[in-house]
Formats: sequence, C-alpha cells, structure tokens
Amino acid sequence: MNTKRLIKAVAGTRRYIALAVGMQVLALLVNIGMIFVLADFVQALLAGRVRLGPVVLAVAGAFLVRALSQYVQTWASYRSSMAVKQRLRLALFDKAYSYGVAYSGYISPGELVQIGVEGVEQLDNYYGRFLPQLIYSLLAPVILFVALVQLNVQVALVFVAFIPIIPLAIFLVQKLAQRVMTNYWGSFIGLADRFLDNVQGLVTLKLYGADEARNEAMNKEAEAFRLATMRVLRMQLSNIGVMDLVAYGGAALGTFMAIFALSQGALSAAGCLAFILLGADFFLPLRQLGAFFHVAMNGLAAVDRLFKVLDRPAAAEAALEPAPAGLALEVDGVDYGYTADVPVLKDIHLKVRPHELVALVGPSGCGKSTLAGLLCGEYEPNRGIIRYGFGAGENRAAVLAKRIGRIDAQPWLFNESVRANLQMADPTVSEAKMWQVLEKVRLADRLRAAEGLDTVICEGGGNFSGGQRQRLAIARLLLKEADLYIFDEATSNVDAASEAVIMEVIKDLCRQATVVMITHRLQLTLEADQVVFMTKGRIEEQGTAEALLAQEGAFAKMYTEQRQLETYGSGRAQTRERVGAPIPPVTPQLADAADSPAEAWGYYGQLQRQGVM
Ligand SMILES: Nc1ncnc2c1ncn2[C@@H]1O[C@H](COP(=O)(O)OP(=O)(O)OP(=O)(O)O)[C@@H](O)[C@H]1O
Repeated sequence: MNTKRLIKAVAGTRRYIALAVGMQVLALLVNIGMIFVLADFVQALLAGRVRLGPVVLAVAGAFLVRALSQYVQTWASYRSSMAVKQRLRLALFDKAYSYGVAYSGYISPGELVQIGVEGVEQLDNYYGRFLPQLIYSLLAPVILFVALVQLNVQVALVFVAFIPIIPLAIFLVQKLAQRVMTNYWGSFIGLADRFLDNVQGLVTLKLYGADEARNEAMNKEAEAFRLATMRVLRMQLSNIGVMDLVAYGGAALGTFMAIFALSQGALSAAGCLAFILLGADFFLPLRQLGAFFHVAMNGLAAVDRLFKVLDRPAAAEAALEPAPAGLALEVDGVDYGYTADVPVLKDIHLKVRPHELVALVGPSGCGKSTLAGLLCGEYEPNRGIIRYGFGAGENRAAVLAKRIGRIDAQPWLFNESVRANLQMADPTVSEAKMWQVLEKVRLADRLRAAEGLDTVICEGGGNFSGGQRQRLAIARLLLKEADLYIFDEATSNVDAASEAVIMEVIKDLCRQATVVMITHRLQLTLEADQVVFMTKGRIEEQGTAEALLAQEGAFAKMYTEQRQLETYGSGRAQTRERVGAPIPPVTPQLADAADSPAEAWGYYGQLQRQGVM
C-alpha cells in the first residue's frame, strides 16, 4: 500500500514530524492547564472568591507557548515536506535518467513534468500537514480523556464514543475518493500531454489551418478536466459537512451530558466548565484531519502515479560485451520490433573496424534509424547482441550515453548562448577549443561578427539558418569526444555548402573515432569505407560503394535513379542518356581514363585508394 511506502519515505524526516506533533501536544497540554485554571477561577468566583493572578498568568503563559509551538510546528512541517519532496523528485528523475536516451519510451515527458512538479508539490500537504495531524489526532483524545476522566467517567466516555465515527467517515470517503481522484489525475495528465504536443506543433497547426479544430478538442478536454475537478470539490465539501455534523454533534451531546451531570450533582461547576471548554478539543484534531485528508488525497493520487512510474521495470541491464579484437562494433544476429508482432530489423550482422566510415543507406522505412537507435542503446535487441570496441561497463545506458555521440536532422539547440550550448558537451571546455570546433564547422566568422560565444541562440535556433544550426550542433557533438559517432540524416536539411562542411568534419572524425552515417544522398556513400544497403529490415548488400555499384544490384539501381533525378534537376540534360549506369563524380582523371561508367568506377576506386581523390 502506498501510504506505508510513503511513511517509509519519511525515514529521514521523522524528527521533523515528531517535532511538529510534539509542539501540538505541548499546545494541548498548556490549553488543558489553562482551562483547568479558568474553571477553578469560575468555581471560586461562584463561591465569592476572586483570585485573578493565576488566571492571568495561565492565559498569558498559554498564549506564549501556543504561539511558539505554532511557529516551530510550521517550521518542522515545512522542513519535512521539503525533504520528502526533494527525495521523491530525485527518485523520479533518477528513474528517468536510468533509461538513458530511451526515457521517453518509458515515461512520457508530459507525465514526467506533471508528476515531478505538480504531483510532488501536492505531497506538501500530506507530509507537512496530514501526517503530523494524523498522529496528533490519535494522541489528543487519549490525553483529553486521561485529563477529563478524573472529573466524570460517564461524560468522558460519551465524548470518546463519538471519536471513532470520524475516522470511519474518513475511511469510507477514502474508498469513494480514490476513483474520483484517479480520474482527476488521469484527466490532468492527459490534458498536459496534449497541451505540450499542440504547443510544440503550433506552427504546423497554423500552416494547415488546423488550430481551430485542435482548440475545440482541447476545450472539450479542459471541460472534462473542469468537471473532474468539480467532482473532487463536491466530494470534499460534502464530506466536510458530514464530519462537521459528527464533530459538533458529539461536542453538543457531551456538553448536554456535562450539564446533566452538574444538575445531578455528579459534576462540579468547574468540572462542567472544563468539559464544555475542552469538548471541542476532542473532535477538532480529527475534524482538522478530515479537512487535511481531502487535500492530502490529491497528493496521494499523485503519489500513486509517481510510484507506478518508480515501479516500472528498470532498463534491461545487460553488461556490455567487448567487440572482438580489431572491431569497433559488431552487430551479431540482431532482430528488433517496436511491437512483438511487427518485426522491423531481421537478422542484422555488421562488423565495423575502428576509424571506419560506414554509410547506412536504403529506402525510407527500411530500418536505418531503428538500427541507429539500437546502436545507441535507445532500444534493446529482441534477439542477438551488439558488441562495442570500448568494451564492458557497469551501467550500460550510462556507458553508451558517454561513448556514443549521435546527431539527427533536427538537433535541439537551447535558447541560451552558443557558449552554454557548447558547454553541454563538456562543461570544462576551454574557449580556444570552442573556437577550434567552430572554425571546423565554418561558423567562427559568423559568430565573431555577432557576439562571439555569447551570441544567444533564439528559441528553436531561429536566428541561424538550417545549415548553420546543424553545423553548430555538430560543433557541440565534436566536443563530446566519443568513440562512435552516428550521423542520422545529419545533412538531409542543409544546403550544399553545409553538406560539404559536414562531410569534411565526418571524414576528419574518422581519424579519432568510428562513424556511422545514415543518409539518403547516395553520392555521399562514395566517401565511406563500407556501405550497408538495407531493405525491409534486412541488410541486402554490403561492401564499398565501388563494389556495390559494380555488382549492379539494388544499391546501384537506387544510386543511378537518384543521380538521374539530381542531374535532371540541375539541368544537365546531356547526361540523361547515361541513365541506367552509375555516375561517379566527374574529374579530369576519370574523364580521360574511362570509356564507360563501369570502367570509370574501377578507376575511381583505384584513385581513391591511392589517395588521389
Ligand atoms: N517508435 C516507433 N514505433 C513503432 N514503429 C516505428 C517507430 N519508429 C519507426 N517505426 C517503424 O519502423 C520501421 C523502420 O523505421 P525507421 O525510422 O528505422 O526507418 P528508416 O529507414 O530510418 O526510415 P527513413 O529513411 O524514412 O528515416 C518503419 O516501418 C517505421 O514505421
């Protein structure tokens, strides 16, 4: 049960809760003392004796002690709820981090934000108010009973008899409330998820004129959330009414019994007054508990969700296996599907040597990005294994996050300075190193013309062009100094100049690391040491671009078709007659040496190996 788990979570904050309860008990004892003195004063007054001194002293003393106790109580409640909130938030984010880059597959970002912020905030009431009040409301009736039973047993028993009705009412409401609160939180998180999605896609919604329809749909969801909130409030208010009836009804009956005992001579006037004045204190702690309970229920429902997240299975924790000697990476018989019934990758075998540039290509949807995700540890193979040259490690997700650098077509730049964005990769990086990578991606001049490293990147990188954004993200990637870099369509949205810069960086990177490059631009595979051509989740062809083109299979066909389109698009109509044959980059050497495209490819390969091209 979550309540038990929550109480366990307060282990480190028990002293604050004990202090808060201790202060409440002290205030009660002082109150009892004051009322007894007051009752004696009235009794003496009735007997014609006036002794004002003790009364004034008792009232002043009680006032001071109660003020002090209230202050300490508030402080202790604050400290205990702060400590618990911090602990639960850390647990939640540790859980999310433990999934590494795959976290959103386990916890949606909307859920993480709602539970981590609003949900945990709600626990304030549970720890800061409800828990101390729960303990106090169990102690207070016992203390009062012990104090009042000496005056009259029957009347004291009447007060006590009413006490269990309030917790019973609370228990019944808890049963009822659970469903209402679960609905409330379900509706809240659903709305938050949708809101985040719509805000992120606002430009798209505007472009398609779909914002009004979305607005309507959100309004409907917001209305459902309002109704869920109203149900919660209705339940809370009606329950407070029931508890008031029991509390004040009990106090009234106790008072009636005390007066009756006085009339029968079974109770002194002072005793009767003490019963009347302290009667409310029998019920008020429980009544207060009931009021806190409703607010705490909100926190409990949030915590239900929090524990559900914390209980989600940990990311598969297989130790990293080292790749065989001489290999930077080995994918051995890997199968993968996002769902059990739809296989996406089938029997993938791949060997990559250190410092190799591997081009992963194939038609859209063939599984290239999925394979990249598997290499990064974003997903786990259903079958087979991936071995890394950087060997074994304790925490697979953490090792992979540290040793692999990945970039896709739309990397995220933060709305901060260029410096802050670059420092994300290495907080200790020197200015000189930052400028060095910026030079490498040809952004140094552009930034010097602005405010250098302090140039602020607007939201979504709006003050940079698409190619510049991509190059800036690549500069950040370079600072990461990983062992394996994955470029997933990193050049797909950029101009030719940026593409050339990025390719230069990639080739340069191969001196220090291994690079897997996913691309649709088959022309770029000419730069790769190994081309892996995939179709429908399988590796269909594998080898150098030159060898694959020479074998005139599926890769060569796709390459040729793409080149045709490119040359057609650039108006080079004269090359159209060469349709059907692979077209290597035209250079003076090739133009002179080759009579046919196939022959040109042979020469191209030779020249590349000799370092001429
Ligand atoms: N998160 C996901 N959940 C379920 N199916 C997915 C998911 N991501 C991709 N797929 C499916 O897996 C298959 C392979 O997708 P993947 O993105 O790996 O292909 P790709 O070769 O990278 O495609 P593209 O070149 O268009 O980016 C596709 O059929 C795709 O619909």
